Amino acid sequence: MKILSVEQIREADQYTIKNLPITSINLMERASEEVVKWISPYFSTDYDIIILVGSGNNGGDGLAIGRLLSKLNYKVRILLTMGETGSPDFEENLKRLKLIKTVRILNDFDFINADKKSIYIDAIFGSGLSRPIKGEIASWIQKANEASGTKIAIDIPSGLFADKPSPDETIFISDYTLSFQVPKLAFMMAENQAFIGHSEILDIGLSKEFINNCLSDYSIFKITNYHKSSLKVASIAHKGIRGRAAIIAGGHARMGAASLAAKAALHSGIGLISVQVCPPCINIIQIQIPEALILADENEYALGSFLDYEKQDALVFGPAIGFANKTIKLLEKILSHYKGQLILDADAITILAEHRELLELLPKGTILTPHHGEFKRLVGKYDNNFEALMQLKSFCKHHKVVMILKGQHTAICDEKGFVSFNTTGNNGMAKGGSGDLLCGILAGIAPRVKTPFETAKLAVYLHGVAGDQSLKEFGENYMTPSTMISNLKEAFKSIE
Ligand SMILES: NC(=O)C1=CN([C@@H]2O[C@H](COP(=O)(O)OP(=O)(O)OC[C@H]3O[C@@H](n4cnc5c(N)ncnc54)[C@H](OP(=O)(O)O)[C@@H]3O)[C@@H](O)[C@H]2O)[C@@H](O)CC1
Ligand SMILES: [K+]
Repeated sequence: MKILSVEQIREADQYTIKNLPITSINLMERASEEVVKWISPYFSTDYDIIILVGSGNNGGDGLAIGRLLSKLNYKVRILLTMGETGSPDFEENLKRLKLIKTVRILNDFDFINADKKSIYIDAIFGSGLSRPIKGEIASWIQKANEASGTKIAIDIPSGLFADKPSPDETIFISDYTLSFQVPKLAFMMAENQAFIGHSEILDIGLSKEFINNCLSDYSIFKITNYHKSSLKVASIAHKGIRGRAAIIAGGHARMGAASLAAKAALHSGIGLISVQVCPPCINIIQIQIPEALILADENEYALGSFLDYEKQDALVFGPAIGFANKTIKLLEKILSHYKGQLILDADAITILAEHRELLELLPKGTILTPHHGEFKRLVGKYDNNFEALMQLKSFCKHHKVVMILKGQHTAICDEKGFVSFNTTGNNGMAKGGSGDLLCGILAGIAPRVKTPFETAKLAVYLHGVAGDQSLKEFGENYMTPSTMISNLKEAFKSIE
């Protein structure tokens, strides 16, 4: 699903009105009907509805929503935060609303004494927000934020800019955001989640043709037939068809990362998994993962031997591998000579950040999987996720790599700067070992999916589905990366 800018949404609006048989006021009516269709099954008419309206088209939506809810017998009050003069569609809807005598139109509202079973609907500002909110409107929003009751924002919470960082000032805090047609970039930013709550995208019938033709660097990942079919293999499969991968991770007393990654690769369908191991740790891997082949390193404590990786379709390098000189040299050799799908995680990223000459050796299409801390080591500080996004795009374009920037909505960027956001997963996944699992899934599917960007998007998606299933089955506290490995079963089944 594409994410469009405010400018593109405005153009889609204009195109729709010009080319489809619908007027601007009827488009507003349709949007408001969709909102009411969403609200009415969830909330009975016992709820009091208080709608805060501005004077633009977001306010116009608020007025139409009020009229439609009152027709369904909800008790509706409208608070005009910016008076009675506004956009043409706002004024038309105010006229229509005034014909309904049961709706009270107010210029003031006592939030403190309001019924607790209230729903506050924020229709003050939508995509037309042009500056931080100040003065009386800000104080209405603050009072609504402090009031008890359910909060619903129309299109976007007032005070939040749709496609740029929002100032640390007044923003409506929603439980639900009901947004029109396409998600906004602001919805993908971790710092905005507390204001957005749960978001729903309502189809209001803007021209699909126009939206399909819009160019956007941003989208939300959805499984396609391509992903499903890429994981299928010929009916008489031998292990070579599913591919081979090797895990180069851990070291003496740090074999957990290698073990988790190898298990995840096995449960993601790899044909043959190998693990590079220091001699004292060979038994650990052999006992834990009987399916794994051992690539014996010559070194006792830190991995450092450059072995024959020619047959490996994918190599994971980095989790818990440490920073010994021989390990850094091994990474350098792998960057210079390995031709398959390289996946770099954790310590490998820190090594790259500290030995920047190695960045120039990164093979095209390498997949890097940093969390924000590791990413900052690579690109320097940033203050918000919009800045992180710009850094991400420029890093991937410059080095021609695919990066998975892990976070609440993990961002996956390709070599050209296209960013796909993932929406599966949950807080319970933020535990040590979760990243090792992702590396294993990447290695497990890379030989079949073939392109690094599609591999990265699909692996992150599956990792999140396994996490969501673990949350359901075990709860946020009990779930671990190991339970998530068992839940890969449901993740893969869900896309069969
Ligand atoms: N896209 C679609 O297809 C559809 C869109 N629809 C709806 O339209 C909404 C967009 O409407 P919109 O463009 O009228 O903008 P909106 O946010 O209502 O307000 C703009 C007004 O507020 C003012 N203003 C701004 N910031 C301010 C501030 N801090 N403090 C004070 N004033 C401020 C601003 O003034 P100005 O910046 O011009 O000085 C202007 O007067 C969209 O979110 C959706 O809900 C639906 O109806 C269906 C179809
Ligand atoms: K709003």
